[in-house]
Amino acid sequence: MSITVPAGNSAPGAAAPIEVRELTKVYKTVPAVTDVSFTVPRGSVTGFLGPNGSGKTTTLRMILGLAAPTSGVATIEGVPFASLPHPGRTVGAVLDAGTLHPKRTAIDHLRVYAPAVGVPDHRAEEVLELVGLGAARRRRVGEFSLGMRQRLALATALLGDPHILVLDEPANGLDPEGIAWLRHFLEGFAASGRTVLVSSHILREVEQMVDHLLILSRGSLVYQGRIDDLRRSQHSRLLVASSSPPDLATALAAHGVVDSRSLTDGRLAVVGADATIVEQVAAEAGVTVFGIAVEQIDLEQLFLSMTAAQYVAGATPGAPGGYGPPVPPPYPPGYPGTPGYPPPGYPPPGYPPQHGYPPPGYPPQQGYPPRQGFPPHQGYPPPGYPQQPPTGPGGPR
Ligand SMILES: Nc1ncnc2c1ncn2[C@@H]1O[C@H](COP(=O)(O)OP(=O)(O)OP(=O)(O)O)[C@@H](O)[C@H]1O
Repeated sequence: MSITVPAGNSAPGAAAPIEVRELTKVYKTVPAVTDVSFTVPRGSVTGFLGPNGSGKTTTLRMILGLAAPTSGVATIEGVPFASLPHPGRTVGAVLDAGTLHPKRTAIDHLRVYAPAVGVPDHRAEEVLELVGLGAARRRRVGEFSLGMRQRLALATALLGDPHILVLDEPANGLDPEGIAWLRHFLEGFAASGRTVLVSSHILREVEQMVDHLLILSRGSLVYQGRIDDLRRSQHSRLLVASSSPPDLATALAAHGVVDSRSLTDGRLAVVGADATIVEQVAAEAGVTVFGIAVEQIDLEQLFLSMTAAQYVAGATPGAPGGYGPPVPPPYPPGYPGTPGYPPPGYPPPGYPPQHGYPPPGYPPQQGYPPRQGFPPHQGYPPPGYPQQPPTGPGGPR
């Protein structure tokens, strides 16, 4: 089902609705957006995805002429926002639904904006109906739920009957019914040949409403394309129980299968090889395979994997083992000096060498664990540490 949105201003020319070329924004020393280029296809609902702080809002602000790029260019219909002859009739934007005046009624709010956009007062009534707020037209905005505020902000963006909508986190705080309503609305909007760019930090929130995706991680674009193509690229991974996950990982790497790492349950997660290859490589390496399970990953996992670099040293909350940068495991209980340490599969292959782990000479214990570079959030130091004796030069004192 889609909501019928009256056809608005017709889109001119062949220029892309939104185009961004080598866009970079640095706030003093903070790089917010780095060399980002993309095109939003006409008639699409394009999702602009990325974790908090990945640079979505900064990019949208540059597109809308609210922030100056450090370098690069953003255009709407082929020209920078500031050069649009009728900006309000070309692009409607919602950047922050929280800035509505609480004492104003919904209709008054829209009537304040109507002259600025250059539309008559009765347009305010029309857009309220369009977003399903007709019955609440005389209510004060301060009494509105978050969902109602989001709708009113959308109504404001629609005043000029634009053919491009730019929405920053419009699904934020919406209940499932509100999200479904927004999806139907945007489907109807795009079905009339118009274009939507909608940001979110939660893929599931917008997965059903977008046909194209732009994915940002740490200010850089990591995916641009159709969501269907991303779905098709989904692959499975193998969870391999074996007598020696590290040896198997090393042997697999020697065969070009580089994406493998140990899970906390001792199994090795392998991407990019089928079970026959794994068994063959294991046999050649003298590793006994106890069992192989196939695990399908979904779009959400893929998204987490692509954006894992957003988080420090790959410590991605909720990211599945085997995808994205290796997630450092906590130190094993009882370390150091525990018989049988390190346990099988520890440390995992690919454990970030940038942390200085394992240190030169490991094993044995000389110089291990390193004195610095192990943030406490990785479960280090373990309980009772550092009351234990030093472990050697470079170890904790
Ligand atoms: N005005 C500013 N001054 C300094 N740094 C800023 C400013 N605006 C954003 N940043 C920084 O730029 C980076 C990107 O922020 P931005 O708000 O664009 O990300 P986002 O993906 O929209 O995140 P969120 O979903 O949390 O809004 C962050 O590190 C942020 O702290």
